[in-house]
Amino acid sequence: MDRKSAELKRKAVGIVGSGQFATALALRFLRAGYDVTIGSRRPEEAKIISVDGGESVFSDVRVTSVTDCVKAIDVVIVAIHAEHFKSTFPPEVASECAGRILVDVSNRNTRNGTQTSNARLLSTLVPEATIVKAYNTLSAYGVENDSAGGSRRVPVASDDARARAVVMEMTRDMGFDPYENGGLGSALAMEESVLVVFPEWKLPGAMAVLVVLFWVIFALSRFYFATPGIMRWDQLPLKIFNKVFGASTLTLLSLTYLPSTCAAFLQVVNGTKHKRFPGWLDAWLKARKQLGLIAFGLICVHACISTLILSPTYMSAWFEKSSVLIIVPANHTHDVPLNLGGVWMTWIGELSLLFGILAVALMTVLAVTSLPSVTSAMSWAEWRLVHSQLGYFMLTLAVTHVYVMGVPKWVKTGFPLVFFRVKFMSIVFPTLVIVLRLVLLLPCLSAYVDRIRLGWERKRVDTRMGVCEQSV
Ligand SMILES: NC(=O)C1=CN([C@@H]2O[C@H](COP(=O)(O)OP(=O)(O)OC[C@H]3O[C@@H](n4cnc5c(N)ncnc54)[C@H](OP(=O)(O)O)[C@@H]3O)[C@@H](O)[C@H]2O)C=CC1
Ligand SMILES: [Cu+2]
Repeated sequence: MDRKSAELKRKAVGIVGSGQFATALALRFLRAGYDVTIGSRRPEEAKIISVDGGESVFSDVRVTSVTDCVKAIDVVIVAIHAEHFKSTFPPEVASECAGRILVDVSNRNTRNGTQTSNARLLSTLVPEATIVKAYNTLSAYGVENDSAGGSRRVPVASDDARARAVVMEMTRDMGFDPYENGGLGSALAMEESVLVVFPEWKLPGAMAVLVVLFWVIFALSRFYFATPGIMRWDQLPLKIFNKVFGASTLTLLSLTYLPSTCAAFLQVVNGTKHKRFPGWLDAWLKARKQLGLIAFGLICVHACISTLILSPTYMSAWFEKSSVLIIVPANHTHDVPLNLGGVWMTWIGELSLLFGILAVALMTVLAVTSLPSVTSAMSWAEWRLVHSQLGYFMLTLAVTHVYVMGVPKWVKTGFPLVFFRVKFMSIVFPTLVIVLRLVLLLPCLSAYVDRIRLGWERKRVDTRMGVCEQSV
């Protein structure tokens, strides 16, 4: 076979099934210049598509029986549900698949706890074919429309490296971004990956809900039980909940920065970085980005509400007291014009606001730099500088914002009543986190941590479980 005809053969693809996904893939391959052959149970009935995507006849696609399709084409995409594998590939059809590459695109409806992937099931039914798992992470809509949502990255798994390479090239031809995803053993994880949504948000989401719930309960009990009578229920939606948003932000920010400090202390205690962190710390470290982003969302709400209610009525402590003495002459019957003028903010209000605004500005920088496109444009040193040093600086600014407005009141309130104040309680945990970080910065300790991070070990660890690569 000369090179030209080999090339032409390579540009052919078969698709078993004529359903939604098969049609989308056929259209995409047609646009990429492939000869497409569809293998259907009832070729005469199959709805046909043309390369311009119109509702026209099957002019550009050849439709045959499944057997003819696998006989004629080297690479065949199996676009049917796994439940129909058995009826579609009986032994007489399976034997025709010898030496062919079959691409399994199927997904499952539920996580039924099975240990066998659809791809493995197909390989047992068609043992003489090479099975590749791919495209199951795409959607028919996304394949047809470039503007549709969803990642364009496509994992490709197979025990045969050559088959993997062939399918990766076809994927690139379609305009997607394929990547090697190992052997067919990865198929199970690929099938499960589409059944769970936002798995990395589960833990941080649960932590955020608990934190907000805690502050709601604390704020309500403080106003309802500890100092009954001072709260007006009318002010619940903005004034009281704004305290909840502020306090929750501080707690979540502390939870974002604490695990790296914990990890550093653990490395000091262990005297090595070559020991795996316990599972809970590992999960917590991985949740930092999401925790930080949730905190960013809450601080935006807090900033909006604060701007709206910024007035002497709501924030009396932030504004100068103004009093006007009105002397009304006896028998005075007409209106007395009063020019009360504006009320100036006190230095406490101005300074506290300044720290708050600076903290929000820095948090915005941190949130933007956590976007994958921005992160990939940064060096490791730059990322570390922003998310560690700048992050702690931002936490300090946020805490100072509360200290400045709170200290005068706390001094007046005194112990133990100050423990019932939302603002006071909201800075206890963040202050502790900052202090712990400062302890790590002590010259003796930071030099010790640096040595450990360079690979030094207090005593050699014999039973290495593996190296912890987490950035701390
Ligand atoms: N739709 C999507 O967005 C995505 C789908 N997938 C996977 O692609 C595969 C196909 O999905 P989809 O196209 O949506 O499904 P459809 O139901 O639209 O199409 C399935 C096709 O399977 C064929 N088939 C073979 N045997 C049977 C049978 N016994 N009963 C019914 N149909 C049969 C039919 O084609 P014919 O009549 O020509 O034989 C039918 O058109 C599935 O495994 C799915 O998990 C993966 C990613 C995304
Ligand atoms: Cu605030």
